[in-house]
Amino acid sequence: MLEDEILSEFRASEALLEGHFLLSSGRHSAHYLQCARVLMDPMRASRLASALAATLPRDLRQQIGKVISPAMGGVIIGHEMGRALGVEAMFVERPAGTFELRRGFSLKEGEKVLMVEDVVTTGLSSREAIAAIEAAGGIVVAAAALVDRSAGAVDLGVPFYPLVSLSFPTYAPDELPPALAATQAIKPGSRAA
Ligand SMILES: O=P(O)(O)OC[C@H]1O[C@H](OP(=O)(O)OP(=O)(O)O)[C@H](O)[C@@H]1O
Ligand SMILES: O=C(O)c1cc(=O)[nH]c(=O)[nH]1
Ligand SMILES: [Mg+2]
Repeated sequence: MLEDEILSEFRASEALLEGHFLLSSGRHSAHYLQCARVLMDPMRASRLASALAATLPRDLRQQIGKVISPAMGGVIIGHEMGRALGVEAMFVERPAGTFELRRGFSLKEGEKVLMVEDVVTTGLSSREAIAAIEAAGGIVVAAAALVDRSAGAVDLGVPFYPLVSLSFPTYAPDELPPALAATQAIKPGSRAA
């Protein structure tokens, strides 16, 4: 799938929002990609997952035993990636603040895992999810995401395959540009403040 085709899928789902957003990392942005809107059409979700799976090198695809994604945002794209790769998909969640496998999900010691996110901004959630998977006995062989908002700047400690890379500026709370400082931020994600 070409980058233009991918971006038109995002535009068609009205997922590119402008305003003042408080991101999961605590940083602020005038842009937000609402991946839940992109993924609300099951056929679109399936098309994008197939395109993302196709970006992985063949020898990597063959190693992957499980897909694991961080809830909430990663759940739908993780499930679709499981379908595209022909493996089971599970998720980690953070009811007590730290990601963990629950719901009867488990890994065999040394099982090879692809960690799948919807969007990566600072990489904090991805690194936390990778740590939880490793604590459960898995080996994270690579990470994949629909969108890398860092435009290639982020280091997840494993090879990272985003479907699309975008550069949307983010700001620390004490360095907001005047247009953002004048408005109240909304916090769309589910990480506790
Ligand atoms: O790379 P980062 O700086 O960590 O930001 C990206 C993360 O933020 C969002 O999740 P969020 O914590 O908002 O919760 P959600 O998945 O429940 O929406 C998104 O789904 C990623 O997990
Ligand atoms: O960094 C985030 O929290 C974030 C950014 C974004 O564009 N979309 C999203 O779902 N989360
Ligand atoms: Mg998330």
